[in-house]
Amino acid sequence: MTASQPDVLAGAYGQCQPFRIEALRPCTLVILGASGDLTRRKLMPALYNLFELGALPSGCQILGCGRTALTSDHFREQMLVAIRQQRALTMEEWERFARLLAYRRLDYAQQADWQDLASWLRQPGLPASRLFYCALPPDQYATVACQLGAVGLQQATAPDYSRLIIEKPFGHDLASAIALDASLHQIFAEDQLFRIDHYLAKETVQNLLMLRFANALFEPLWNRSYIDSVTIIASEQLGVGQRAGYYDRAGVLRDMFQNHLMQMLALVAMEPPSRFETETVQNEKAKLFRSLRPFSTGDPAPQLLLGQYQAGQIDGQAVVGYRAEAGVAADSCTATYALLQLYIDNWRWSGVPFYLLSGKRLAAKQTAIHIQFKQIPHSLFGHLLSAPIPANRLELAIYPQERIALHLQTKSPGGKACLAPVQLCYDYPQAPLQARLDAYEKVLLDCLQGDHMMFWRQDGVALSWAYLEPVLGRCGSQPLLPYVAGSWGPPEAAALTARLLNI
Ligand SMILES: NC(=O)C1=CN([C@@H]2O[C@H](COP(=O)(O)OP(=O)(O)OC[C@H]3O[C@@H](n4cnc5c(N)ncnc54)[C@H](OP(=O)(O)O)[C@@H]3O)[C@@H](O)[C@H]2O)C=CC1
Ligand SMILES: O=C1O[C@H](COP(=O)(O)O)[C@@H](O)[C@H](O)[C@H]1O
Repeated sequence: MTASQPDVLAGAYGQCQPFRIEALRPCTLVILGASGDLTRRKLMPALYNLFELGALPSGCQILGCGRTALTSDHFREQMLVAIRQQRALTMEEWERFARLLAYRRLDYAQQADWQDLASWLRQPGLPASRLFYCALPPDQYATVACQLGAVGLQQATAPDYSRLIIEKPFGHDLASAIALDASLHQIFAEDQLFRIDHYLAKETVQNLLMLRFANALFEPLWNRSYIDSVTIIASEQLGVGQRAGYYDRAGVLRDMFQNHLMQMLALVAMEPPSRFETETVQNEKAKLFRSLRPFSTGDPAPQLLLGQYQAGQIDGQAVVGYRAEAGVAADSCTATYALLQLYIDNWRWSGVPFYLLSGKRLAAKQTAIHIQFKQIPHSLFGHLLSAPIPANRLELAIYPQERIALHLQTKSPGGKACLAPVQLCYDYPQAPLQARLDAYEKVLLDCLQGDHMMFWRQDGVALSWAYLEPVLGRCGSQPLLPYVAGSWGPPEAAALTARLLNI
């Protein structure tokens, strides 16, 4: 471990919570679905990076499992290829890590396979703390929990632990989310469950609470008196790729709104928690979700635009329309774009519109939160200038840049009254100046530490579904607006989008 590495884990500068590797118990990480895309592209590179940083407790083992018949050697070879697609490493570096890896075939429906797995995990010398990572289609989560329970692997004797990590989607609607949770809770207690939302592990998203509550500057303005609107955008250039089977059932509302956009909304709009602790933060998020004005009610009633991409061009390359994607029905009515306006019925936000926008095959990949302040109440320069003065805006950019930019007006040098827009900007330092953990590295580290702060709690999942169900009910009954791939969405949304995003 080099001198700078502990800093990367705790934070590179400023006042940081110390990272204490010695406080972590050695554990056996069992990846279920280890032959799949998530393991290859995200988990294994993240685990390797953590290992290299010295953030995996010594004695950790990583066991890949799946129905695919692979030897451990074959699995290691595949993982080496996967890691090398993302970073360079020497054979010597690799061999130190490869010693931690093994693979076992596991048919999820076969109890005998689980008995064998349990015996393997209980062999002397292997850590008794276990993390089970479901890198699997979600319809397998309940089976996995049930089988783990049947062979007693959900239990551990303190200070050892047994934890289950699951990936979104958490259900397809409110009823299935509740049913899934009930199945998981038959075997696991809430504190053993980790529901991942990788947006919560993004730096700028995590920074929201620090920015809002570690500065005296913003909070007095963070309300209906000074804020005109809030826009949360997660646009993508990508289409559905290989995931048509999943996406055509999910659509943009389930894929992005139910989870990532709702979490960003909660962090922007929630009340200050009394302490930076899991329960207090989760309680405030739940309160916020409960304050959402039910869709289609109230005055003004929330608005929704839905769209689906047609053939077009992305970066000069022709791309097919959604209905021509492999695996998508030729008459699919799945929305690949949505722009939702919502209101929060509480003292702070009464009357302030929040806009949530996400879509595939849009003009650019952009993830950001825009806080649009109100116009100044009176302009003393009105009679001197030809145009109104643009209002202030705080931009929290997550992708492609990670930055915080405050848009202001200042006098530009020269003539008497000469106003010019400027930005006070904080750009996140880039490696190597400040090496940083990526989202999956942080997620895995939090699971090792048993820290639930940046995961979903079940009440939040249910409240988010409860809010969204009437919105989902609109799919099929309101027009699905076509948009050209590579544009900013349906023409019907163009004027509003331009205003919201300042484009
Ligand atoms: N891929 C990504 O970038 C992301 C994925 N996720 C979530 O992570 C989870 C895993 O995703 P991903 O790796 O892409 O999924 P994959 O489709 O690649 O499936 C993972 C593995 O699961 C096993 N599997 C597939 N179908 C079944 C089935 N019907 N029954 C039992 N096992 C099955 C297969 O392994 P085998 O045949 O060897 O058993 C497969 O290799 C999903 O919940 C997904 O929503 C979340 C965010 C990003
Ligand atoms: O969860 C998902 O997120 C990705 C976008 O994630 P990002 O980190 O690249 O912004 C999205 O492409 C995918 O459809 C969705 O399932």
